[in-house]
Amino acid sequence: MDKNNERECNEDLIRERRKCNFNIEELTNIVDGGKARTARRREIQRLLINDPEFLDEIPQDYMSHEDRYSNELRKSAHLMQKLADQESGHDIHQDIGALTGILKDGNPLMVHLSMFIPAILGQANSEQQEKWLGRSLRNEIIGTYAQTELGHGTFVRGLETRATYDPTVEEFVLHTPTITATKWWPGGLGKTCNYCVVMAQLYTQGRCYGPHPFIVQLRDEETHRSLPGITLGEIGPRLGLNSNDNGFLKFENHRIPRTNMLMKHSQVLKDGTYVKPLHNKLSYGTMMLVRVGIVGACSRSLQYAVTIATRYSAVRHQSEIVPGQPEPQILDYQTQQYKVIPQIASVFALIFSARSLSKIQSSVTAKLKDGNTDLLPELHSLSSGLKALSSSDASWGVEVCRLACGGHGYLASSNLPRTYTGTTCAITYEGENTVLLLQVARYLIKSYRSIGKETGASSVSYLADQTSLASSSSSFSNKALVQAFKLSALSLVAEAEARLQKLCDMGQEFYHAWNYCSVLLLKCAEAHTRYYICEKYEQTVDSLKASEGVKNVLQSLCRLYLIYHITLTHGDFLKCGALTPRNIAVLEGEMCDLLAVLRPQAVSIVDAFDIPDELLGSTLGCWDGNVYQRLYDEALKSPLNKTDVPDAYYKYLLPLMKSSL
Ligand SMILES: CCCCC/C=C\C/C=C\C/C=C\C/C=C\C/C=C\CCCCC(=O)SCCNC(=O)CCNC(=O)[C@H](O)C(C)(C)COP(=O)(O)OP(=O)(O)OC[C@H]1O[C@@H](n2cnc3c(N)ncnc32)[C@H](O)[C@@H]1OP(=O)(O)O
Ligand SMILES: Cc1cc2nc3c(=O)[nH]c(=O)nc-3n(C[C@H](O)[C@H](O)[C@H](O)COP(=O)(O)OP(=O)(O)OC[C@H]3O[C@@H](n4cnc5c(N)ncnc54)[C@H](O)[C@@H]3O)c2cc1C
Repeated sequence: MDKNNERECNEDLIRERRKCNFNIEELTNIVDGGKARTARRREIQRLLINDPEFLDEIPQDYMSHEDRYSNELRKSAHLMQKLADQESGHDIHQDIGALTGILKDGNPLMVHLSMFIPAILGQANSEQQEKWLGRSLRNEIIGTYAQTELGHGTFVRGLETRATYDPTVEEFVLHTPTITATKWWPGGLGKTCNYCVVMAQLYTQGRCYGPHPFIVQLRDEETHRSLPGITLGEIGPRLGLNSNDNGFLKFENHRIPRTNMLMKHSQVLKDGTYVKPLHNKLSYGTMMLVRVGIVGACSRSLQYAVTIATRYSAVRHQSEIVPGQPEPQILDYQTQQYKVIPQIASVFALIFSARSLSKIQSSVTAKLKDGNTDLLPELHSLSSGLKALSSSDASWGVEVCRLACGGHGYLASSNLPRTYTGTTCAITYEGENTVLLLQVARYLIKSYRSIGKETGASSVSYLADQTSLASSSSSFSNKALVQAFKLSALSLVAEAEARLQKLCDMGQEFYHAWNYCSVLLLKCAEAHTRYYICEKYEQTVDSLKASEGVKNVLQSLCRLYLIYHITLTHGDFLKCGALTPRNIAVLEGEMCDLLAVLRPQAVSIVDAFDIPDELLGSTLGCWDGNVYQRLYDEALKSPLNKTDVPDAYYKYLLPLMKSSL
């Protein structure tokens, strides 16, 4: 599609684009993280879009379960080959966003890339990396990350799979003692992978040392048949991601060499002596890494959904605002703006906090190399909180975008249902959100109780700022609003701590008191993480060196985000005195003004996300706004439309209709 050729474009969209008052390319660079990144993303996307191998012969929704898997595996393999062939080399971690949309419904190699390789990088010592890293990067072996079991996903310490060391032959014996110990869920495990990283309880010298990672060959490298002592299969259809082969795995006293335990952090020596790690949660490192990645992935899902919903809202006309006048664009309804525009604001919130989290992760990783684990708990808390809020915000945002598109949003061809199922899974995987938020709460209560002790953790230093509890502000700058978020979080933490203490003083054990307060604790974790996101948003926009137009748009979006979230949880702001009822009423009014200010820029802002039609894959969100023709053309692809009268009519309907004659 030639974006300069207005003649092919829907007239509403032409008019919308003419209202643009900022430099779209500049905003695109901010979204990508710099001009070079934009160029790199476009180069990769061009490479993919122009390749006919990525086309589906028929829409995936009409394929059988086997064909969906096979078709996606074909494209995934081609993608890996293509990226590996590039002369300039590649860094999938940096480029992973460019691939969004090319593989449509969960691909069988995703966990190989996003967890198996990172597990080798983060958990294997240098000799082990030498043995397995190159082979996995060259796709000579394909792996997954097998942790979750039928009986335990959340509670990693409760895993049942055993790895028992036998010093006589220097081997571990992997065993699945019960049905509930069956590994269940790992992506690509069913049919694709021939290796995997297994998390199993380590037993040596008669003691259990908890869950540790082991690399295990599952299938013969020549025949791809599963090895003796190993039972493998696929777990069946899911809400979404059905082109992946999420699998199950059982071990029957399967032996692996001692050196297959990933030994970067802890070791089992030849005689069975256990050498403990610097920090006993380092074996959870792969999960933490992926949680950081998920924040960025969620921002991309939301970019897709909001691009579709905004363009469609500009093209779609319905009902009337002024009686008797032509039907307006649905984007002119304030309620529609309230659905769509806060989601645009949310995209930037997620982008900026993902970047900030990535920086913290890099510095913690660098410190870890020097043996310093001091900031690991803070990274665990931040990555848990941001993974939880980004996945729940994005899932809700995508669903709101679907609702904003009315009936057509329910069609598969809008690409909103698949975007939703591909986002909501992130609420559950890589640590179920409630559970992760309770980890954040645990860290908050602990930090609150150790006020005065220097920990170096900056994200919770505000908990020591007791004076702010009394200082409600009368100013309404963005900074002042961020202060209100801080006050709300601080006051919730103080309330939860006091409630916990009171229950303990009344004789309850701490863990019972914890469970009894856990709804409030969840609120603390959400408020703390929201404060973090708001603070990063405000700081990033404030310090941005950008043209006036771009800066204005981002300032308005940031302000909208702050006010939107205040209004959603206004009770907490009132309760702690950070804001008064009058303040809230004023802010609610301002939110409507902001919607009106941003309304004319909405299409141009989503244009700045720069998602090619081929990747957006949506009849409703296409660049040219030719929505109705596309909907019609897609409907014609239904196999039911191959014949006027389907066979099922003769088999079932005709006998029914004639039965009473
Ligand atoms: C070519 C190169 C390729 C490179 C590619 C590179 C990178 C890719 C990167 C990203 C990919 C990008 C995007 C990804 C997008 C999509 C992802 C695709 C696929 C994902 C598929 C999903 C896979 C999975 O789901 S795997 C299974 C995940 N499972 C879980 O997450 C389980 C959740 N449970 C837990 O984590 C734990 O059980 C727990 C809830 C944390 C509790 O643990 P427990 O041991 O019981 O601890 P306890 O509560 O008692 O606390 C004790 C103490 O420990 C602290 N703690 C806990 N965890 C950590 C940690 N990780 N680090 C530090 N500290 C930790 C805790 O706070 C307590 O501290 P204290 O006592 O209070 O002081
Ligand atoms: C699409 C998808 C892909 C996946 N891919 C992989 C993979 O590649 N590898 C892998 O190993 N796993 C994978 N998983 C598994 C995933 O990591 C787990 O499903 C997830 O960690 C949640 O664990 P669970 O299913 O045991 O849920 P449960 O823990 O049983 O959760 C059920 C409910 O119990 C609540 N609950 C549990 N514990 C607590 C608590 N302590 N306090 C309060 N409430 C609690 C939860 O909040 C939730 O409401 C995948 C899952 C999905 C859906």
